[in-house]
Amino acid sequence: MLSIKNLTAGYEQSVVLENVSLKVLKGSVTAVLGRNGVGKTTLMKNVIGLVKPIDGAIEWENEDITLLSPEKRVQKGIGYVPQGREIFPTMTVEENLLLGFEAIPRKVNQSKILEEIYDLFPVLKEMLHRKGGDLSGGQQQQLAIARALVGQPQLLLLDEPMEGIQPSIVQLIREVILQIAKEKRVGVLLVEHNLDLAFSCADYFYILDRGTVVAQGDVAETNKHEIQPYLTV
Ligand SMILES: Nc1ncnc2c1ncn2[C@@H]1O[C@H](COP(=O)(O)OP(=O)(O)OP(=O)(O)O)[C@@H](O)[C@H]1O
Repeated sequence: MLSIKNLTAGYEQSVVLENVSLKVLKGSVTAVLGRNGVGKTTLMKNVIGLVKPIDGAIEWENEDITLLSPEKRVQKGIGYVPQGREIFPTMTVEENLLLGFEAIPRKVNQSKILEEIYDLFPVLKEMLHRKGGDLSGGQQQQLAIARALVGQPQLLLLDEPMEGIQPSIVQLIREVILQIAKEKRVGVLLVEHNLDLAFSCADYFYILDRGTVVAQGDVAETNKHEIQPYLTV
């Protein structure tokens, strides 16, 4: 389980998150919602270690990881897909995927893992030798998620993975998220500003506003209309 405890975080002089507490259970999808600029990406960067907290703690599997480097966190089973699909554009699809294995300190059956990835994202198998930068936006997003999955994460951080993508690929990514959570028992922390999309795959949600958690609950027990005002600009 991921447990964020009373996290206060930000940049230089600006505090973006204040006293945020949040949990992500294995086998479930937890969505973080909020208007533009409320600090969703900052939260993700704190979990993966790209930004260090001002106060509070981040625990993963009962271990305090607050001060660990991003590399160490990845080795401990945390995968991160940043906003904007940061794949390597001049490397091929295959080379991008193989980089994902560097996250795993132990020896693994690479071809078995890759076959599983191709089952999830068949288009990547067809495009193995194409340069990442020559893929469409939706294909690049699939590659970014696939590369994180190659590292066999137990916790997957997805920052707006469905942003600016055509509906059929959105549907595919949604199904992959559900599959890895429900079948592989991975914990998924999903940043998503679209309430309908978030609720179509999440079990639990948190809404951030002005740096704090203003609402949270079980998706199955929540009326979307009641929380929409927190998200309307
Ligand atoms: N590297 C940085 N240095 C200084 N301020 C930053 C930095 N990155 C983000 N911020 C500021 O922190 C605040 C929160 O940004 P963040 O990207 O976490 O929000 P967000 O909720 O993910 O937004 P969006 O929905 O638009 O992606 C914003 O005011 C932003 O300008």
